This record gives sequence, C-alpha cells and structure tokens, in this order.
Amino acid sequence: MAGLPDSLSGQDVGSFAYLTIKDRIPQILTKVIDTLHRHKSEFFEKHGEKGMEAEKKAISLLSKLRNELQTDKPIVPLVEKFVDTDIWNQYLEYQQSLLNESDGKPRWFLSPWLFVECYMYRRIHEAIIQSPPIDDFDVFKESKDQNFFESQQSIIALCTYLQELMKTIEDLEDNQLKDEFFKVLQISLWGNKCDLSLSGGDTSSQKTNIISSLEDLKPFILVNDMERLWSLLSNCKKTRERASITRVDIILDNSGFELITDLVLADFLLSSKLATEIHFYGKTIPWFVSDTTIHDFNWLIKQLKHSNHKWMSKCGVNWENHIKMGRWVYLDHMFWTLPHEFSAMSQVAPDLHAELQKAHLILFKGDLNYRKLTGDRKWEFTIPFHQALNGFHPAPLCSIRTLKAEVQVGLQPGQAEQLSASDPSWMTSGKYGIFQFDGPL
Ligand SMILES: O=P(O)(O)OC[C@H]1O[C@](O)(CO)[C@@H](O)[C@@H]1O
Ligand SMILES: [Mn+2]
Repeated sequence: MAGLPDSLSGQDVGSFAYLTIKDRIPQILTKVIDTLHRHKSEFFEKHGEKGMEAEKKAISLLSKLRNELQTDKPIVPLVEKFVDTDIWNQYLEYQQSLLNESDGKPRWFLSPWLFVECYMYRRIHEAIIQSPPIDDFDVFKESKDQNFFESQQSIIALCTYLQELMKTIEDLEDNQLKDEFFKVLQISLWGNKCDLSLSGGDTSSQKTNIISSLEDLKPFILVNDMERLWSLLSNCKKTRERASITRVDIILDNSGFELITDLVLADFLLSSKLATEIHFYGKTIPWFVSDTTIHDFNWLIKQLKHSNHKWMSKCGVNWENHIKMGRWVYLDHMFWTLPHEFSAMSQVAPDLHAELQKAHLILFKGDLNYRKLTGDRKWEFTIPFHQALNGFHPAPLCSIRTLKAEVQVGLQPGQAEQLSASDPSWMTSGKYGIFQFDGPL
C-alpha cells in the first residue's frame, strides 16, 4: 500500500498507542482474569468439577497472553479452529511480510496498534473457547450490565424525552423536526463518551442528564456535518415513492448507555419518517470491553420492557415491536471483529460490502470504527476524510465519534495546532466529538 502514512504503533514511546499497550491492555487482562476467578463458584454450580477445570485453563491461557504482551514476544498464530481463524492467521502473515528484516516477526510494541489491540481481544476469545464448558462466557458482560444500571437516571431522562417527543412529532414543522434531529444526533454522539475500554474496564457510566448539557457541549464538536445528514435524509423523505424504503445502517459500538442513545436515534428516524428501516450491526464476540453483541442488544431491550418506569418500559415495548415488524433488523458479521481497516472490506468481506451498498446512509459509531475507517494512520490533520477512507465508499457515510485515539482528519488549517496548545489531550480524552460525513453533496 504505497503512499499511505505509517500506522499508529507502540513503537512511538509515549504515544497513546504505546501507553495503551503498556498499561491499559494489561490492566484489562488482569480484570478479565479476576472476573473469571470471581465466577468460580457459578461455574461449579453449573458444570461441577469440569467448570472448575475450565476456569483454571482459561486463567492460565490468559496469564500466558499477558506475559507474552508484557515481554513483547512475537505475535503467534491462533490455534483453535473458529470461523475466522484462517483469516486472522493470513493477516498475521501479511503483517510479517511488511517487515523488512528477514527474521522480523510481528510483535506487540512493533506492529500496528490497531492490529495488536484487536488481536488481544481475539486471543481473550480464544482462551474462552478453548475452555469448554465455559466457552460461551462473556468476560465483559458484568461491566456492560453495570454501566446500564449505573446510568439509570440518564436512561429515564432519555426515554421520557423520546416519549414526549413522540406525542407531537407528526405536527412538527420542518425546521422543528430538524432541531429535534440534531438533538438526537448529539445525544448519540455524547453517548460514545461511555466506553469501558478507555477507562481500562472501570465503570464509565452516564450520571448527568445529557439533554440539558447539549448546548454546553456544542463547542466541543470539531467537525459538524449534521446539516449534510439532514439534507440527505429529508430529501429521501420528500422524494420517496409510497412503497419504497429509506434504509439507515448503524454500525453499533458500546452497549449500556451508548446503545440506548443509538436506539433513541433509530426510533426517532422511524417516527420522523426520515428513514423507514434501520439495520444495526453488532459484534459476534465480546470486543473492546463494552461493544454490543446480540445478547447485550436483546438483554437491554428486555430490561427496558420490564422496567417499572412507565416511559422506559414503553420504549422497550416499542423497540421490541420494531424488531418484530422488521423495521429494525439486527445483524452481525465476523468482519467487524477482524483487524482489517475498512478499505479492505470489499476484498475480505465482499458480502458485507455489497449489503452496506444498499443503505441510503451508514452511521459508524465510536472511536474504533473511526480508526478502521481511516486505517489508524498518521494522517495530517487537514487531509480530506474522503482521501483517508482510501477507497471505502459503499454508500454515504458518517462517523459519529468522540476522540479517543491519535488520529483525526478533515480539520481546518490551524485547528489542530490551536487545540494542542489549549488542551494537549484533546485527541484522547473523549471530550471532543465529530460528525464527519462522506458522500455526494
Ligand atoms: O468504544 P470506542 O469509542 O470504539 O472506543 C474504544 C477506544 O478505546 C481504546 O480502546 C482505548 O485504548 C481505543 O483503542 C479505542 O479506539
Ligand atoms: Mn467500543
């Protein structure tokens, strides 16, 4: 891939990538080991001695992994047969082929950060599937659920807001509808502050009412293409024939509070008729601590439905109904948990690429998706987003993300320099956000 900037990597001592590999990832692994320990008696109750043996095995595999990482050992191929094992091992060979030295092997601190970080989560999964009968245990489930419960008050506020809005949505003028659209978009943006991998797996829930903070947070939106999203979707609505559809695909990120904000956005898109169908994509295996799997998705909607709070349960009932009626479709694909950047999708997962091409708009939630959109490279800040996408244009798309990694493109000249002077951690604190659109004008 000539002409592309270098990948972010742990080679750059002191960089966010370096600190993540050195500190944050081992901390996450330690937490995973601790979680398994704490569930020992549960494994025993469920599976007897075999459950205890499995817990020991998984812990020993994970301790080995932590040791490999901390001593910067070569990255080894995956061994357990699974749907994506061959693709992973081929990618490892590809990484090896990029190294000049004849005996150079991909290693934790040497190889691209995106690759090694994804590999770490895939190895956690390998340790679990190598340890039946606890091979369906989600080591992050507990923290995802905790995030949901700790965000209760904010969730109530959001569900109440949405249900109030539903009462009048049919009567809103165009400009009022646009204002509301911008609000739900911003809710979904700031929902992305709450991922658990940045905090090393520690709790990171939403405790304040996000709706009342939206105005104050506006100055922190560094790229704001919300107007372009509005023109695209309101145009679809105006020109749509009676029976035809407008499909918005949402590539989900974190479960818990962020997922609620995404479902609020998705419900709004249907109720406002800006879209007629929503496709959600989640992860097939536990990923980056807080990412959404089908179990999290179903669990969360069930929690809402059975809540004692009137508006929370109304949301749960409505959302379950959207699924039943096929207006909301949940899908997954192994590509989302591969290490490839998205420009490789048409080669590696042509079926997924072809499916995304059918969308009128694709919303990519979160930081990891942005890293994969841009290839996690050392781009200049002012390079156009279109260029950084490196040929990935299945349909009009927009990244909705708070910044948690040292990659950002499409800024105005001088913007990054000003930010660096006033707030040196602007790229990694999650304090700033973007709506970055790519598509025809
Ligand atoms: O959930 P998000 O928004 O994708 O954020 C996850 C981010 O957190 C980190 O794991 C922090 O290390 C980044 O690697 C990653 O981009
Ligand atoms: Mn995430």
